[in-house]
Amino acid sequence: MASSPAIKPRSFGPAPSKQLQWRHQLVSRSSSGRNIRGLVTRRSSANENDGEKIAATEDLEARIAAGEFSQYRGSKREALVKPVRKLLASDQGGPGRFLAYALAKASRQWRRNAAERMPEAKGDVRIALMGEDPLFVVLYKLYRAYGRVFQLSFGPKSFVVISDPKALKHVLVDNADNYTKGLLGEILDFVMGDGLIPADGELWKMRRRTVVPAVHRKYVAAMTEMFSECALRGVDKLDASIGTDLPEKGSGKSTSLDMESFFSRLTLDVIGKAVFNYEFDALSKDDAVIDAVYTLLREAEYRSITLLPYWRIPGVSRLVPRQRRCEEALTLVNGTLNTLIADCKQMVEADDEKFMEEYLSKSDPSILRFLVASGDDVTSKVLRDDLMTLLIAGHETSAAVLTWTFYLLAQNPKVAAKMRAEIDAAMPDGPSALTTDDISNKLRYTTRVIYESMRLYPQPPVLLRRSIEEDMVDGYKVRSEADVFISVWNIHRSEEHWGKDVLDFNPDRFGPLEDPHPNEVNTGYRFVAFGAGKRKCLGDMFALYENVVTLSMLQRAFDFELVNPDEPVGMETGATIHTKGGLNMRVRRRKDSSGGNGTVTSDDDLLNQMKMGKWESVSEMGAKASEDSSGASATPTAAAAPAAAANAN
Ligand code: HEM
Repeated sequence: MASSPAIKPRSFGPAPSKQLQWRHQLVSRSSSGRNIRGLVTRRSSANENDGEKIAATEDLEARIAAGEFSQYRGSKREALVKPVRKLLASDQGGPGRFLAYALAKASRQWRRNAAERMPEAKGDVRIALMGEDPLFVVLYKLYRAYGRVFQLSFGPKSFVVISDPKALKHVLVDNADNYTKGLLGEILDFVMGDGLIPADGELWKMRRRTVVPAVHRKYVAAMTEMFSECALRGVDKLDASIGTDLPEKGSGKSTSLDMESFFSRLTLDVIGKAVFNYEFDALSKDDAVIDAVYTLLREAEYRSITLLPYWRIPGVSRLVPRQRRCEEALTLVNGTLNTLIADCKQMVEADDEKFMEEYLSKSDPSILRFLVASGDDVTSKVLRDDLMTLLIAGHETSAAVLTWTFYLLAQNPKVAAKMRAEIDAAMPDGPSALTTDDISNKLRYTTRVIYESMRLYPQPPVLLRRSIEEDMVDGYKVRSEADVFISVWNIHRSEEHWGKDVLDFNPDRFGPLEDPHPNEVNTGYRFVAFGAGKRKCLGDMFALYENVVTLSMLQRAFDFELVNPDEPVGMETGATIHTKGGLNMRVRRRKDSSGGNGTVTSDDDLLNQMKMGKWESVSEMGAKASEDSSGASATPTAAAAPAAAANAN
């Protein structure tokens, strides 16, 4: 039998840090240990004589507020010419008056030009970019110094970095026609070709019109059944890896494994079925096609962070082993897709089902079947490009969301307990199939957990665009063909937009549970986990339901805790945020199998009881919460973030 690679225990270095450590790490430390233009300041505490020094981020705030990091935004030329102009102006009735007038006019223009020049990040930027921190963390530090729109220059390259909801809306919605995917298209060209994510212009319009109808309401409902099946298979895998040799379930036996790798395989199984009805079965085995898919995913990420695109040099793919492997992987995956398309075409022709608007084949509800049955050109390369795009877009993103959600829950037992109570009530007899109605009605807090996780760890953390013509963004001039980084990470972690507790993991911040879930419009573009405007994610509901179902099933069956809770887990980036060495978690079967009514009493009571050793684990705590609250309101306490509610429109 094939080995089970996803659940092989492995050793892990880094493990997650506490929230405060994150705050400290993100705000106050540069990767290379060097200061980024004063981002790290050292201040002596009262007892400096004792050698105690603390990193004082408050000093930095004060220095930023004082404008220390902003470029001079007036016109230097104007300042130089001003005394001459004054002198000339005193020439009553003479030619000096005319010259003074001309200089005044020119000065106005220089002032205007200077005001439109955006702040520019200079100094140690290059060192910071080459350091250990992933790009989006460097951009966060620079944002704290240079503000919501700035230019990042190194060598001949320069980028505009946007970290502001209004500026984001301008680029993604109001003036979206002026922006292409730019760099992204260049990076992903080798694997996605003209697929929906990198495509632009008329081709994109045509493909979006073709593909969007495939992800209709009935399709998502049918997929939700499949999510349950895949998640149950995941539960079985974990259960088997824990072992059955102990007399009772929950008697303390556990397994430790890399949950990041587990989620990557589980979501590959899901997306294979959803997009082209293909059984990867990645949870149980490794095979050549799976390896090839991973080779391509890693190559896409590698290319997105490699500054010198050497693979564009003709002949390189034959000389560099990495590129040769990539070519071979591409040939294998494309061949597999071509076979799937051809098989699907045959089945559609043999099928006498009539195609209607919300067409759904019972035997094969995949997107491919929909597209072929709706008459899409099966010989076209764009169909294959789109399938590849959907495979990549829908796989890594969901895997990353699940990984970081489990990481955050492990650090926030109060939130985990509240969520557990709700999940237990929705599935009183243990993990069982969930429907879209269950998610909408019974798992609203769990859904908010996913949203809050996507706020803190947006996938991808940065969106890329390139301007076609010159534009004005937030009062600054953006030249034509400028590469623009829109940092969702910065917007989602901005104190200005989310309040002082911005780094806390608090699913209640989005307001009462019966309110609509957050989206770009009702948060004033502060929450843009699925993008915004015409290029917004078309798999948003699919992804949300997939994540809620998987999270609920696994949490219903097991307890998860970090193996090394005191070590930082570290982050790496490509298209999505990865941990540095995996998310190593210890997994135990839950002791309790009975459900509750989905409510909790006081978070603090439960936590105190846990601290006092009354409850051994989050699941016990959640079960207690359910018991205690029978008859109480079914809505967990909603301590909504005032900023969120106030800005909702
Ligand atoms: C939690 C999971 C997911 C997240 C966080 C996510 C996020 C995003 C974001 C932020 C964008 C906009 C990119 C931009 O503006 O540059 C996007 C686009 C896209 N997503 Fe998703 N996505 C997820 C899952 C999925 C799934 C499951 C599918 C397919 C089944 C999918 C298909 C796409 C496609 C095709 C686009 C390009 C749309 C276009 O340009 O017209 N995504 N996604």
